[in-house]
Amino acid sequence: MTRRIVSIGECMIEMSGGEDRSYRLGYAGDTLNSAWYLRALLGKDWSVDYVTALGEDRYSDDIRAFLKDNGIGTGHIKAIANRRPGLYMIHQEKGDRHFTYWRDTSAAKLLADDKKALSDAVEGAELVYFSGITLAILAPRARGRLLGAIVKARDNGARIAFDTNLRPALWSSPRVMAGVLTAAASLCDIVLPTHSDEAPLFGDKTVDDTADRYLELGVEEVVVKDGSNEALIATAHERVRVAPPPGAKVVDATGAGDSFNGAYLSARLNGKSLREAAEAAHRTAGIVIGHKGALVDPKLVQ
Ligand SMILES: O=C(O)C(=O)C[C@H](O)[C@H](O)COP(=O)(O)O
Repeated sequence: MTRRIVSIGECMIEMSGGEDRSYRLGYAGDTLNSAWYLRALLGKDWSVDYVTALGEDRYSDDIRAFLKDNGIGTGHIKAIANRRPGLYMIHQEKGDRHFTYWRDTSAAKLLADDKKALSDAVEGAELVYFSGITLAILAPRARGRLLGAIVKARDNGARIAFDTNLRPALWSSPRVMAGVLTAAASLCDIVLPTHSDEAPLFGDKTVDDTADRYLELGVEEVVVKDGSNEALIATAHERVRVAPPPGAKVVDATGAGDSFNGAYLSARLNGKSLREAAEAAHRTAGIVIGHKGALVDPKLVQ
């Protein structure tokens, strides 16, 4: 029987490159990026579905075709007339990637407007994945509907994985961001935060502080990413620290965290240990940052 993963969020048009003002068009978004690497790394006994909302324009059609061509399920993607996908541009500065967004009126903001459609979308999933960006783009009532569907999926046996993925620009205030993300994390089994993003908001001094904050909420497995430093994987019984392999060449760090998550979760679903999963995750992220844009050819990471 096919085992099912559902990832929920926003896929945007991505413009990467930008040298000489020429750009490469791609499609990406944190939850799609993780779904992409889950799809690349898991066998055919798994189905990976992406849940979002798109428009009826040529780029929305192309995104659907792109996902289908790459084995990602599109059956639960809502089509919304008169809305289009959001867009973001990547630029490099001080060794890191920065994003500029045009997404205020994107179709994906309406992805949680239909309660029944949401609960149908997550039905039978073994793993449901979403992020702080998924929550950030939704209106407060839609956020409530999404979290309601997540709780129901969990009650029905799904494991829930969540990357807090802080994007202050998408939230009305740091206080709201901190409150919503903490509440959402408390509903999850696996939380995958990034220490350097969390530290200024929550006052974490170390990766252990970040892990402890989520463990205290009742999260079973906390995967703290820390850029080129060791990642910390923490449970109530175990703490594992795993450094990335040396010598990675950074062309564009976009998608490092998302690909880490996808590879980590696929390894865990395949029964690997915390350490093995983190090693696989670093390996995948190390390949992704050697390329422009968030998504690399699946063959490169297999
Ligand atoms: O910012 C957003 O809303 C996006 O979804 C755009 C990007 O594709 C991911 O954010 C990349 O994520 P990193 O793995 O943190 O580099």
